[in-house]
Amino acid sequence: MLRIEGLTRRFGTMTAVDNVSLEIDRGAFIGVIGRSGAGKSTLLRMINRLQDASSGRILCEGQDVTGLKGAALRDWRQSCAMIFQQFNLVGRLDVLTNVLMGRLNHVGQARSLLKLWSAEDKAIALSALEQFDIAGLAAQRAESLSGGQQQRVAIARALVQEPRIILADEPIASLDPRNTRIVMDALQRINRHYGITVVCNLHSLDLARSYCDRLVGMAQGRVVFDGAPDALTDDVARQLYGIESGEVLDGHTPVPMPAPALPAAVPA
Ligand SMILES: Nc1ncnc2c1ncn2[C@@H]1O[C@H](COP(=O)(O)OP(=O)(O)OP(=O)(O)O)[C@@H](O)[C@H]1O
Repeated sequence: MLRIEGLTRRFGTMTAVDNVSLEIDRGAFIGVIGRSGAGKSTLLRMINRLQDASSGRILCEGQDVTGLKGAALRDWRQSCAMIFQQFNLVGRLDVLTNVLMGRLNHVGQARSLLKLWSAEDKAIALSALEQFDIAGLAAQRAESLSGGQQQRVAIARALVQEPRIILADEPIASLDPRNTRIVMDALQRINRHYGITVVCNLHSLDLARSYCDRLVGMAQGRVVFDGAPDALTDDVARQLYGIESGEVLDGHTPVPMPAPALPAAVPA
């Protein structure tokens, strides 16, 4: 589905992502792991085109997305939704409107600025909130929610974009263990129920092993491991994390709960 070829990003003399090549299958749940500064965020931001590559290519089903501009670039960004550590909601707006922002590319800016959301768009947004058990918060200002609730709103917003890929950049970094599990379960549900490909940067190795079906380990901008979670031995993890490995290998992380059955999918 997604083919990354020799992707490199330099900042001055520093190479943040160094000649990365990956093939990402449709429906995969991939964890990108590695110590701080390994290049994980830069890789995700290049896929979404929030950052341009210095060299290399990203191909999605044959289309070169590296050079997209204008409407084609907007379409690409809609089809690969980003989820950020700090949620990136508009705090003074209510939850429902934040989720509706994910429909922007579907309804056009003029209508959205005038808040002329159709009943269908509202139903889609509410249905997405329901799936993450936060429909009751629809009228509340986003800034009044807890971190875990805000991240679920951000995931609902990503879902109503109807993306093919979700790129989650340390989505649980600022959450407590309970909310970590809830948010990771929400991503897992999106992956399993809708078949949306998830690429998720994670610092916690335990979480990555629990939720992902493939791990990509990065160090100094390069891919140094690419395989099934079982194949990542503690020895490899120690090489990957260096002095951080004690913290990463010994840290307690909650075990995921089985995902419950879901209601009907959000209409396309
Ligand atoms: N806009 C930028 N300008 C200059 N250097 C940057 C920029 N963005 C990232 N870097 C550098 O690129 C390297 C990789 O950063 P990146 O944020 O991709 O790593 P990361 O693995 O996501 O780390 P973390 O987990 O701490 O976010 C780091 O050395 C960082 O300082």
